[in-house]
Amino acid sequence: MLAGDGDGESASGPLFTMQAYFEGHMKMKDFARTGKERPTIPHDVFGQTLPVVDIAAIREGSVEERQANVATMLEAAKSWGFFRIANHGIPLEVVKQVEADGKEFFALPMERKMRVRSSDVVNFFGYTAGSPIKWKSKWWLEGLQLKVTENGLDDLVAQAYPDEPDHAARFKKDLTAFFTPVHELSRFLVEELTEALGLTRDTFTRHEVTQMNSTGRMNHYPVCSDPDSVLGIPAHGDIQMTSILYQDGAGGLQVLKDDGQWVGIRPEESTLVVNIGDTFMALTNGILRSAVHRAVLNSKKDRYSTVYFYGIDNTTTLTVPPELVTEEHPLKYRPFTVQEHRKYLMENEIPLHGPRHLQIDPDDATS
Ligand SMILES: O=C(O)CCC(=O)C(=O)O
Ligand SMILES: [Fe+2]
Repeated sequence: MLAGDGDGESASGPLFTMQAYFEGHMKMKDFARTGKERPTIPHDVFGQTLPVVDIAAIREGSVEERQANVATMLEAAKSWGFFRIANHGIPLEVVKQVEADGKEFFALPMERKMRVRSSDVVNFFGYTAGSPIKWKSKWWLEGLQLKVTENGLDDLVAQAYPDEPDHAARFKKDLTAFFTPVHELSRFLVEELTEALGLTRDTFTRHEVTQMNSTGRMNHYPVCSDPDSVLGIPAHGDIQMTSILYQDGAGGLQVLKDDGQWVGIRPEESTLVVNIGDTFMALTNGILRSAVHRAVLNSKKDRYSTVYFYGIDNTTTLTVPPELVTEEHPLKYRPFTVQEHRKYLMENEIPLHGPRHLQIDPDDATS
C-alpha cells in the first residue's frame, strides 16, 4: 500500500504526479527527462510501418491465406514484438464508445476520480493520477485500470458514479461490449502464435484461470507544453501475454526496434495494435519479443488510448515448454510467477529491460 506507508503523505495528500501537478505541488520542469530518456522524435513522426495481419483471413480464409497471415504474425512477433490486426471483428464504434466514456471519466473533478483511486502500487486497479511521486520516473498521464470481471466492473462504476445509476450501467455495458470480444481475440492470437511455434494450441491459454488476470486500461495524456522533455509513459515492456491497443488520432506510441531506433506508430482507425508482453516472451524462451515502447506527448491536444492486457495465471509457477528448449536454444528463462515479475517491476519503477531478471543468466543480452 502506498497511502500512509511512511512517506509523510497523508491519505488525502498528493501521492501521484499528475495530481500533484494539477494541485500546484509539482511544476512541468519536475517532469523533464535528461540524457537518453528524453523523447528523441516527436509524436507526429512515423517510421517504418508495422506488419498487418488479416484476422478474417486466419479465421476463414483459404489454407494459403491462413498460412501467409499466421507466418506474418509469427515473424512480426519475433522481430518487432508488435503488429497490427485488420478485420478483427470489433466494430470501431465499440472502441470509440469506450474511449468516449473514458474521456468523460477523466474530465471529472479530481476528488471524484480519487474515489476510485488505486492504493496498491503492485496490483493497482482503479484510478492512478500519474506515477507515485516517490518514484524517480515522473509520468505525464492519468490512467484507469479495470478489473474486467462482472464484480470488478460493478464495483468500479458504482464508486465512480454512485448517484447516477443509469450512467454507471451504461459505462459497464460499453466496457463489456469491448472487453469481452477483445478477451476472446487475445486468446485467439495467443493460441495461433502458440500453434505456429509447433506447440499444442492451449499450452499457455490453459493457464487462463479467470478473466481477473487480464486487465483493461484507459490512458489519458493531458496536453503538455514541453513535449520535447517530458514523457507520457516511459520506455517499458508490458507484463502480460499480449496487449491490444487502440490509440486516438493524436499519435504518440513509439516502439524501440532492435537496432536501437525509436519508431512512431501512426494512428489508424481500421486496425488495432498488438504487442507481445514479458510473460509471453519468457514462456517462449525468448523466441517472441516483448518490445519496449513508450508514449510521447504533444502541445496541441490531449491524447487517449485504450488497452487490453491478456494475462494467464498470476500465482502458479510457469515454465518454458520443453519443446522450446534445444541445443541451439538452451533454456534462457527460469520458472516464475507473473505476480513476482509484476512486483519486481513495480518495486523497481518499471525498468526498461523487460523480463531480463527472469533470465537464468541476467547478463545475457541476446534477445
Ligand atoms: O498510450 C499508448 O500508446 C501506450 C500505452 C501503454 O504502453 C500502456 O498502457 O502500457
Ligand atoms: Fe505498454
